[in-house]
Amino acid sequence: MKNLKQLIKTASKYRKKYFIGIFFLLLIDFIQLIPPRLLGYLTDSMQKGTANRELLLRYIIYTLLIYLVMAFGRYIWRVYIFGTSRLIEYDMRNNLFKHLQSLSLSFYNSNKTGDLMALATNDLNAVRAALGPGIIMLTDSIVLSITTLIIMLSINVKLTLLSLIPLPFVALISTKFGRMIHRRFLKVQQAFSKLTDMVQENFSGIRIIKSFVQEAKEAEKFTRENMNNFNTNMHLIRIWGLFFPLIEFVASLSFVILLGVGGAYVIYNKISLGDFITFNMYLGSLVWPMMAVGWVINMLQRGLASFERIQDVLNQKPEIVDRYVDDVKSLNGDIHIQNLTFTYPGNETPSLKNINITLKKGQTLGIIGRTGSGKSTLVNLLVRLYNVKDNNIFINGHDINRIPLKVLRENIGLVPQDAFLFSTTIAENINLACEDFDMDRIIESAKASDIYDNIMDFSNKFETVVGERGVTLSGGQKQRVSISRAIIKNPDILVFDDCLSAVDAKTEVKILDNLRKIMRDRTSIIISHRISAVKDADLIVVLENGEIVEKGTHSELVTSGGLYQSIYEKQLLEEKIQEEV
Ligand SMILES: Nc1ncnc2c1ncn2[C@@H]1O[C@H](COP(=O)(O)OP(=O)(O)OP(=O)(O)O)[C@@H](O)[C@H]1O
Repeated sequence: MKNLKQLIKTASKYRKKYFIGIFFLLLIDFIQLIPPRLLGYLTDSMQKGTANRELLLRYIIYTLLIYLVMAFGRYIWRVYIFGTSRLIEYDMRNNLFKHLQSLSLSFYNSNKTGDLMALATNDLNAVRAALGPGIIMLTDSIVLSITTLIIMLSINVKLTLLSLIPLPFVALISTKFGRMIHRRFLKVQQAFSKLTDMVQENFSGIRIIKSFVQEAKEAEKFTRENMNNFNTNMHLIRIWGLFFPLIEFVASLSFVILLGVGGAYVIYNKISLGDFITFNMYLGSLVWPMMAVGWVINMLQRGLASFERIQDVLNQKPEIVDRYVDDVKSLNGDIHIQNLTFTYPGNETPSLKNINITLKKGQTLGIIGRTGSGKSTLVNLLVRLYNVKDNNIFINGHDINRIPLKVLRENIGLVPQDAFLFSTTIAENINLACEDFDMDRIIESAKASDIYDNIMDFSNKFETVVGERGVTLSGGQKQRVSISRAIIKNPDILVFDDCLSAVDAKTEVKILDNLRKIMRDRTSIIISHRISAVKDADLIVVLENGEIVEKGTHSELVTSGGLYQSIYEKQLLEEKIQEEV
């Protein structure tokens, strides 16, 4: 009920447009009652012998004019009602997208992308159908059936009641079949989306498929899914195929009754021939509203259910918001983490335990640790991708929960582990977070992250489009573009989350050396699996199972006999072996 009210509220924003549309719809409904009456009168005049050429011509002109007005009116209500439902769909889609953008990462972790896409496609379509064709059918079937019935009753009550006997069955069949058709239609949609998902995954994983010689197996899997798609379509076609002939048959029983009873009435002069013809035409126009009853009920139910699903998402509050903020404009760069323990929402064991780190502005922190030890988690918390408790992380003396989210994220340049590039030009990818487009700055940051020469080798240079329709960048190139994107923002704090894993150790060190000029006045955090990347840091922490197990400088840790030393010795050995090879 609450959702129905909300749906009406959403639609009422455009009530003027709806009003115009429904006004014309009603007007046409009334006007379309005239031609059968005219034909009846004409038939009677012909039978009585009072019809002449002028009368015929007058009736032809009237009929023509009526159909012309009807065509115009139908155009108007189509534009206004269908157009308004599209406008509401447009508004809702914008709101939904904006809202989804505001929701936190944990929401995306617990909702599948496919489900969210379905909200923006299938569910929104169902709401639009309810607010467009649904409203039309509802108005049409109520008004048309009442007015037609009144006129038919005014001609002959008994004939009306007798010939209407089969029509409730039309409404019943259309309601029952409507539900069945909808269920089968959903299955068709599911089968088709399974098929497209499979093709999409297959295309993006084509390298794996080829290298593991899986083409034949994939084709076989595809044939199975394709067959499933065909079968579900056939299932639907069969019921569709049955639906219309059945409705037509049941509706035709009304005409049979009319033919028998009405025909007899004409023979015994209870009604005129003209009335008989008029009656016939009205009966024809009653079949459609009866059929529409079932559809309309289904359409409105579906629309409301979809609207509820959309509202559920719209009612979700972003978890990470500015609750109480200090007046902070920039971050300067001191970082103090104290007694930080963090558990991901839904997890039982903490991913970080009792972390304590202090960094002064301009210092560099190196974080080393095995996979899954909590390195990314730590830096993700610095930009509040997840909520941390108060008094755990301070930047510049402010609890990060008191720093405006925008200031926090704008002033920390985080280069994530997976370098994601958008399907646009390299320049726009680098410039992502900047308001204006300054080519000199883009070039400067590309040079600093050692990607400039690679970009100049592409024929379109910085205008090269990356992604599906453009050039495929290597893993290492993508990572360096991603670094450029972070440093162009001139952030107070730079965080490199194992973002050079795709280049070899030497190149990683070379790129980090290049970046040192930029890092000089900034606080930096470097996460890496390689000791060579962090050895010059002012402070190195070693994480193991979410805990800091060692802390110090390279020279202190390398002789401490702990995990750091063993990783260092292993990597030294690997380097030696590589050099000898
Ligand atoms: N979004 C998440 N939801 C729940 N648990 C998570 C999430 N992300 C990471 N974890 C868990 O937290 C722990 C630490 O993961 P994290 O990604 O921080 O490790 P890492 O040291 O960065 O690993 P790697 O070197 O492989 O990137 C792991 O046990 C992981 O399964």
